[in-house]
Amino acid sequence: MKSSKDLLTDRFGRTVTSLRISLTNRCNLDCIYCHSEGDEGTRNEMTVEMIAQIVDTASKFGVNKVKFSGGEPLVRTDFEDILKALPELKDVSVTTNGVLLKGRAHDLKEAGLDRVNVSLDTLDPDKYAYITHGRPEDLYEVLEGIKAAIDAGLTPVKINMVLLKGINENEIDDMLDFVRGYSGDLVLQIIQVMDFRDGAQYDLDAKKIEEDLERRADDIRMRKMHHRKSYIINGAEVEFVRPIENAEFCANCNRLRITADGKLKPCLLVNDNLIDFTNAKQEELPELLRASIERRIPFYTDSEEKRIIEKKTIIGDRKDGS
Ligand SMILES: Nc1nc2c(ncn2[C@@H]2O[C@H](COP(=O)(O)OP(=O)(O)OP(=O)(O)O)[C@@H](O)[C@H]2O)c(=O)[nH]1
Ligand code: SF4
Ligand code: SF4
Repeated sequence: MKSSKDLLTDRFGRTVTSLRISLTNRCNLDCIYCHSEGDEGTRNEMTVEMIAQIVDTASKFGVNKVKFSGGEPLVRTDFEDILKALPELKDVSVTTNGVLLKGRAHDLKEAGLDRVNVSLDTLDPDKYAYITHGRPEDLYEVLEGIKAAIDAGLTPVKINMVLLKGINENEIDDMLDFVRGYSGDLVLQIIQVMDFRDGAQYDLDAKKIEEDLERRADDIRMRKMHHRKSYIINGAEVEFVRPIENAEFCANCNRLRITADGKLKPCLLVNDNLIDFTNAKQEELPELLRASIERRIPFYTDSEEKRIIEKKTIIGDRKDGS
């Protein structure tokens, strides 16, 4: 058990146990709601060594989970090398659009990946093309990718469905059926759309939709991270990610972000408090991690007046990101 001085705890009592690492801002799709992990879209990308060093350092302070994201992380052909360079961790996962997953799933598992989240907002090829600006046929690649991930043991595979008014809000039951069809290997994750790119115009009453699911649930679980709830509905599991104006979500935020070009980023929605570690020596990394933890502030708090950071700091209207 680590003592408190060996943990990355911020002044709001939130201990960081997870790193969310963007590997690239490049992407092979162009989704209407892409939030680019709130990053400014540089083309610079960390090397395998830089990623391994920062994870290694963080792991000595109790970080035991890493989530890789993008852009689209699988456009990096050295992703397997990155995985192989990591220290021992409890959970290593990736969030991908799934288009390139089929041919990589087994190698990724062998390189040390534990599980995968795949973006899939709809089962309708034309709607898929509308949302992603990809080809309708890309949907079939994603479905094949999901099967390959299950086959490789990258389970549970989470299916990320961003709820979009007028597009897929009536598809929740179809998605639940889809998940049920893979008896326990899939979890549906419903995500409230955020105010990035065209996101605002597809916003809907996510709270009400979550309450409907709650009413239908046979069982309800709550995760430590963000206090997210998941609902078991007739054998299918559905987790709900509702970050907007949700103080409880931020009060239980235990992840630190790292941008593709090597900056520590305390919050998805804030961009003026980043710390660049690209030129740091390994022995300087603990201090930089601590400095970044000092800058962590819950974005949403209990009352509107108490909100510490104004919404105008949200970076919007950009492409590339997961
Ligand atoms: N505001 C905010 N949104 C988040 C945060 N973490 C995840 N999200 C949202 O949830 C979406 C899905 O997250 P994923 O990348 O699949 O990962 P996850 O579900 O958070 O992580 P696991 O459950 O561990 O797989 C993201 O694209 C964001 O929109 C967070 O810390 N803050
Ligand atoms: S918006 Fe809240 S939950 Fe998301 S990263 Fe910022 S503090 Fe964490
Ligand atoms: S990174 Fe952005 S454009 Fe690419 S798949 Fe994810 S949401 Fe879509």
